[in-house]
Amino acid sequence: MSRAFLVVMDSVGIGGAPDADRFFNATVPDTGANTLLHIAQACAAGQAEEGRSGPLHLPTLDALGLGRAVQLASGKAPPNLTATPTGRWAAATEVSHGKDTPSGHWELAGLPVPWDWTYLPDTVPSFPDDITQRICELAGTDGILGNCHSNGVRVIETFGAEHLRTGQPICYTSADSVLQIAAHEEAFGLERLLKLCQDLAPMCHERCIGRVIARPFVGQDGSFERTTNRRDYAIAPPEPVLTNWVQDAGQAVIGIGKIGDIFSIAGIDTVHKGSDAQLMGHLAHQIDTAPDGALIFANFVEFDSKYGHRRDVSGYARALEWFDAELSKLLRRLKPDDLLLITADHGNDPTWTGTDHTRERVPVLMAGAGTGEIGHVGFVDVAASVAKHLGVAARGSGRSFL
Ligand SMILES: O=P(O)(O)O[C@H]1O[C@H](CO)[C@@H](O)[C@H]1O
Ligand SMILES: [Mn+2]
Ligand SMILES: [Mn+2]
Repeated sequence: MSRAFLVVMDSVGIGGAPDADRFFNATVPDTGANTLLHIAQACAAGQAEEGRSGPLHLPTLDALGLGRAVQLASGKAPPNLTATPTGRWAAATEVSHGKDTPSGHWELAGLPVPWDWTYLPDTVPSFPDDITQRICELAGTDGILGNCHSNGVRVIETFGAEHLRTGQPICYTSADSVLQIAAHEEAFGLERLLKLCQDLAPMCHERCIGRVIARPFVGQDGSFERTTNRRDYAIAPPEPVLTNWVQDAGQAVIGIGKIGDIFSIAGIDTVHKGSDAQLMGHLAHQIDTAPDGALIFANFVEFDSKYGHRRDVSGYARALEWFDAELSKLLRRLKPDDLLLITADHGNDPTWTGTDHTRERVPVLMAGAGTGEIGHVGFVDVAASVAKHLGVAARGSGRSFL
């Protein structure tokens, strides 16, 4: 028996999606978006110098095949990622009609999303009246603030003071199929915000709005800050996925980060949460202690939430370099039969226009699976491969590349 560590670097895309022209940031198509390539190019050009400097330094990921995966996905060579890999790598293409986190994760777990998500219009108000009324009922307020498309930092800067004055929750959406509610952890109350989002979720899910997301924040006007107590209330996958396959076989399934939320806890025994730095500690602990046959499924969200959406190239490069250094320590702790598979769920090119995700292929980088290029695969093939490694029967259309 052996263990599988499936690690999603949220939004670390590698370009080349064949359907990128059908996805947009505002009115600009995602054609040519390439998160990793463009960060590497900005670093090489000396344009990503805040808190770091010089060419992008990712020796561990590159040794697993990252530079080659970018070339395979997009036909472009990323500067300074030129290693001859000792790991095994592929480039994965998504088919679901969404470039969001649940679509990417469900498909990686073997289930392409079988419906079209509902997106809320970029108008003010953005929400249908009955949803707004339901939020008011649940929150016990006369109204809501926002009711628009926004990014989450701007929305609390704009409405935070009014929120403190009126007690009304700040409600907003984005190009994703989400309804997000921001509220002050102390003034409004964290538990109250979580309950509001949880109780609102069924109404949204019925309409194929994928997630209601609680976005708690703290601080004063001018210095509001979001906390790590974010919670996503997502539609449950409509069919069993990798986590269920493994759990049904009697093997342990451990989630790290927002994996529990993304799968609405389906097939997951326990979840460990926190900042990405804390998640790295949880992952290291699982490498040391997880039982034979376990699936450890981790999501590192800060590439996306802190840097991709904020179009912060230096910050994204710093996060990648931090992750790479930590990864080198993890690799030394793996046991001989372990599989570590690193991938991503979509792109979020910080050099691109807008503030939304970008449609891209993603890397598949493996330690414990030999050496060499696999070629192009589908997201669903990741689930089939992890299942095969764990000796569990895969369902659905994926084919193992191991
Ligand atoms: O701008 P913030 O609040 O970070 O929102 C981002 O996070 C949401 C969920 O991942 C996305 O839909 C995007 O809008
Ligand atoms: Mn994501
Ligand atoms: Mn995101």
